Amino acid sequence: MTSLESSPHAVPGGAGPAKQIPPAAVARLTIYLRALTALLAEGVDRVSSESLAEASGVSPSTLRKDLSHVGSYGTRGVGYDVQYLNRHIAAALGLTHDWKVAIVGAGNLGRALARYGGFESRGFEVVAIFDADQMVVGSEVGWLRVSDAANLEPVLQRTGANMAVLALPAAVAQDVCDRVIAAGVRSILSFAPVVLQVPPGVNLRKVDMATELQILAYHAQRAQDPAGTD
Ligand SMILES: NC(=O)c1ccc[n+]([C@@H]2O[C@H](COP(=O)([O-])OP(=O)(O)OC[C@H]3O[C@@H](n4cnc5c(N)ncnc54)[C@H](O)[C@@H]3O)[C@@H](O)[C@H]2O)c1
Repeated sequence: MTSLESSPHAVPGGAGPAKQIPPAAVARLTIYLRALTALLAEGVDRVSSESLAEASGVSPSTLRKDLSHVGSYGTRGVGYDVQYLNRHIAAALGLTHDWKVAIVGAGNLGRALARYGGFESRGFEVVAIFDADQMVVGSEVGWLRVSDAANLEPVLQRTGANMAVLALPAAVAQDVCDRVIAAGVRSILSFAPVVLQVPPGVNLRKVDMATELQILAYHAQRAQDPAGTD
């Protein structure tokens, strides 16, 4: 099984084997990208490592170390060229590709994700949404119409989807995951509360808000009772 959690990110391009970026740095690079995109929108041309680090909630030394993975160094006293760095990080993260996202499961979560307008501006186009419930198939979600999950394979191929989001009940997630992979999709984000198996060459990421809340609860409890006297 492979996943982005366990395998470092490969920087595309260049001669020889792709350079690997540690997973934690990949996660922070997406944060720098968001900060740089905001600066671009404000018309800012240059940014110091201190300002970019502050806007991203990291220390300047972490920022400089992370940026060294994408081979990009600022000029002392001049800072970083915002547009250049934005493009450079996007390329290293593979975000200059055309990512076409299919959402499987048009329930509460799938519909909310399909309606969210923020993906497009970050390079992700939602091209299809599926459901197995015939009461839901054919209904409108934003500008999309819900496709029948029975037609998963042909619709994935027709729309050119190369990423899938699973917003399904746990019981059906593995079966749908296998079908999505058999249809040629290699990048999967799952919200289903179940461990999924994928073959080598497929990147799987899992979002688990309940786990994140439990971690937050643990830290909140520690902050209230640092000595652990409960
Ligand atoms: N990870 C998280 O943070 C998080 C947060 C919320 C929900 N979830 C999980 O996400 C999933 C979706 O949540 P929800 O609230 O949208 O549930 P929901 O019941 O509203 O929607 C699930 C949808 O999947 C459809 N479905 C069932 N089998 C299918 C199949 N084989 N093919 C296609 N569609 C199928 C159902 O008809 C339904 O419309 C659940 O597993 C839930 O536990 C995860």
